[in-house]
Amino acid sequence: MNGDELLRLDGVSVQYGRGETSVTALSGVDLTVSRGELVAVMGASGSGKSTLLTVAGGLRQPTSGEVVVEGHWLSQLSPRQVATLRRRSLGFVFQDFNLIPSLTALENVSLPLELDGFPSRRARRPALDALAVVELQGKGDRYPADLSGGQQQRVAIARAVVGGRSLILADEPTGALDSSTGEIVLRMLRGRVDAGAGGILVTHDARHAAWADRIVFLRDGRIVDQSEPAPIATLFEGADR
Ligand SMILES: Nc1ncnc2c1ncn2[C@@H]1O[C@H](COP(=O)(O)OP(=O)(O)OP(=O)(O)O)[C@@H](O)[C@H]1O
Repeated sequence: MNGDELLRLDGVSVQYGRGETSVTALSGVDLTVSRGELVAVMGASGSGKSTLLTVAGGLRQPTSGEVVVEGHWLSQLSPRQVATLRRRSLGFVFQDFNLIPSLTALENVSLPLELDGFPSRRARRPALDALAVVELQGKGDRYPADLSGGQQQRVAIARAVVGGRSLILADEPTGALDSSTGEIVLRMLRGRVDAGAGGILVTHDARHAAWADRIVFLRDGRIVDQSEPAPIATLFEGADR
């Protein structure tokens, strides 16, 4: 493993169910994500994108193959150790933000640290720092309902990276946002990756994938192509025609 590698999938296959009704959602997927790298995953509905994220995040064990997160082989850890690694190393960002409505923005961002045993007064400083990074300083006492969709997603990004967690797994993070708000959220995600995190960005939108260093295309659970994105300017020129 190289020292900058955050995630490696080696020959990962996932099958749902057994027998005649079983579905092969992923088949022999190899993928690495290093520090400073954002990898976009594209593919038609049902091609296995969400399954790839759940396996990468240790939420589901592959049927075969290995998942290695920051040098830890998940197959060799107990469920409890996987849960600890997930809390300390991984952050998830979902299409529908998944913030807890009864907690303020600051409390939402603090939560992963508190779940990891930090007393709330010690979680406060890193949570404030994480909110500042997504340019939401001063909004920590707002509840999700008092924030715009884009602001809520920025809170979710702060929650994903709070306390130095380094691998961001984002499933259609711009799916519920208008395009200019979506671009702001992606700029923030890109900024976190440039600051030393790594990330997977599942998206249907080629313009959003252009924020990534690499685009991986899934079809029927297999990686069928990898490319570098076209420069963002080219995509916008195309859209104007
Ligand atoms: N819990 C499950 N049980 C059975 N089959 C499943 C389950 N989850 C997903 N699948 C199947 O696995 C395949 C891959 O699904 P997955 O949700 O990973 O694709 P996706 O590319 O994320 O799709 P979408 O873009 O619609 O979210 C599909 O055929 C889907 O029907």
